[in-house]
Amino acid sequence: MTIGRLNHVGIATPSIEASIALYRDLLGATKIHEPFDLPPQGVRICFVDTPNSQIELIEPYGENSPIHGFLARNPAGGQHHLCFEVPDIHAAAADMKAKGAKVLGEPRIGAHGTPVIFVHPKDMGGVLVELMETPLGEH
Ligand SMILES: CC[C@@H](C(=O)O)C(=O)SCCNC(=O)CCNC(=O)[C@H](O)C(C)(C)COP(=O)(O)OP(=O)(O)OC[C@H]1O[C@@H](n2cnc3c(N)ncnc32)[C@H](O)[C@@H]1OP(=O)(O)O
Ligand SMILES: [Co+2]
Repeated sequence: MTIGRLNHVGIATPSIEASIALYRDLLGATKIHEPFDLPPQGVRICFVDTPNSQIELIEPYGENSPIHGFLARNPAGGQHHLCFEVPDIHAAAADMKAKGAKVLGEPRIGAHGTPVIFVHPKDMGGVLVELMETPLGEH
């Protein structure tokens, strides 16, 4: 597997609305997408475009959201994960496992409608890494 484009930086927040105001009013973000819920993944999402990538604001959705723990440790929110593009998610998952990294669960449909996996932060120097299947040439 070869690391691909940085698709987005995931930012956990207790309030997507409050975070939108920061990126819009403090940083001058001009393209802020409509927030939407992703119940199977336990998150509410809002993408903020930057010229070469996106910020993915994520708020917990439901009792079992995987980000409750993070927000309990970081009540104001913070940098949560990095997402890189890969051409084939199954090949990427197999490669990660072959190299001894812990892949969290099976590939599942992410916020861009393509399958994603997560590699445990313990195997990536303290950084939660998401890999997202992106057909070559598509962004
Ligand atoms: C589906 C939408 C998708 C997209 O398409 O873009 C998304 O991005 S949704 C994003 C939210 N979903 C996920 O993050 C799914 C994968 N994450 C998980 O399964 C869990 O968050 C976790 C990584 C297993 C952590 O679980 P948690 O309960 O918060 O903590 P633990 O106690 O298990 O933590 C163990 C260890 O890891 C450290 N940790 C936890 N989260 C992070 C993080 N985001 N970045 C860095 N380190 C993290 C935590 O501090 C613990 O460290 P120690 O205390 O040193 O053991
Ligand atoms: Co993400």
